[in-house]
Amino acid sequence: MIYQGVYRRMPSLWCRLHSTYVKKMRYLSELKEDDVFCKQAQNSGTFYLFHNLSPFLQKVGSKYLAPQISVAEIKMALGRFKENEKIIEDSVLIGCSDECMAYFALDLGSLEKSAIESEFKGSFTELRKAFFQLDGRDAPLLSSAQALLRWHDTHQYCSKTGQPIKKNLAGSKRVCHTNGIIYYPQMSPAVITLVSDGSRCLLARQASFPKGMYSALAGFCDVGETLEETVRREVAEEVGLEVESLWYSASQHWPFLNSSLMIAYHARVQPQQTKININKLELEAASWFSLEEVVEALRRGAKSLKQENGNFSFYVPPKWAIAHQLIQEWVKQQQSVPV
Ligand SMILES: NC(=O)C1=CN([C@@H]2O[C@H](COP(=O)(O)OP(=O)(O)OC[C@H]3O[C@@H](n4cnc5c(N)ncnc54)[C@H](O)[C@@H]3O)[C@@H](O)[C@H]2O)C=CC1
Ligand SMILES: [Mg+2]
Repeated sequence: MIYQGVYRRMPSLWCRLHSTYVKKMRYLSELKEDDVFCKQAQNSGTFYLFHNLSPFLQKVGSKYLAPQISVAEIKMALGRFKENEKIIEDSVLIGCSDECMAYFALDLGSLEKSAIESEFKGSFTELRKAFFQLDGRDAPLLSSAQALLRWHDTHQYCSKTGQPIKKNLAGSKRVCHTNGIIYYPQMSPAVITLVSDGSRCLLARQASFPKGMYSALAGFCDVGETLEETVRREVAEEVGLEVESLWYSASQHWPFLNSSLMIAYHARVQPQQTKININKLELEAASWFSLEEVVEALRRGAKSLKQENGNFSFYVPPKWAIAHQLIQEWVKQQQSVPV
């Protein structure tokens, strides 16, 4: 790597030569490759704390904030709890500031939860509960931090030799020193598809969703499939429809239940082939919704109101979820179609 080490020898020259984004990406890449450099970064970096995978948060009004805690504060607290400072090396690198101050995530699950909560004045909150009230920058950061911490927690041994595998300092891989096998953190690719027949869109719910919430169709990729094949198969499996055309929208890391990469598509079915046939093993309900109904659901937010006919009105996933973005895009696209 041509830039290897230049950052450390001539930081000011290096910073003048590169945009902030390029500088940050190269800095992070170097930290992943070099344990000594990463150790230095740990000694001047800031930390997001977790306890058994629940992030440490402070509630401000209706919002949750994830405070960054300095290494000095963590060392002081560890001293008070009589815990070895070496635990800091279990942290994982999750990003850096524009000034190249590294961010790490550290799980303090071995310490007493309430003691850390009163030390740092906040609480460890289940990510699923807090996710949608998090600040715009914190949500993706905590989502990837939790996924990385979970992966390290569940991948402690080599699946070939059964020997313990060792994390590099940044946490970007684990290595079996008996046979040199390198393990990289995994995530499962999954597609999410908003199906339309040209004037309506199809939303569905699983029994496990909160009452009243409907979303786009989602499903994991099978080995060997292209993303387009997954979209077609999932739509056929879950609602018995054949996709005529599809186009890519965007992607998102999704931490629940395990780490997934959600790849989002819009799809069209033929207007004369819209009869839904639900796979009851996967879905509780699925229906076509008009533009007016979807616009009203977006406006209402996360509330399911009882209507005059006794049925409950539906709502859609909150704005951080890529399903929400697909639905917003569909609405915009419908509203721009001349009538
Ligand atoms: N970000 C968003 O807006 C949304 C995200 N999602 C996420 O999409 C993902 C996929 O949706 P589902 O309908 O549950 O998938 P799915 O339709 O493929 O069904 C889940 C089943 O697939 C099997 N499966 C195959 N490969 C798997 C893997 N790598 N990991 C786990 N299970 C696997 C399991 O039997 C599991 O019960 C879920 O993680 C869900 O949380 C779902 C809706 C909205
Ligand atoms: Mg599904």
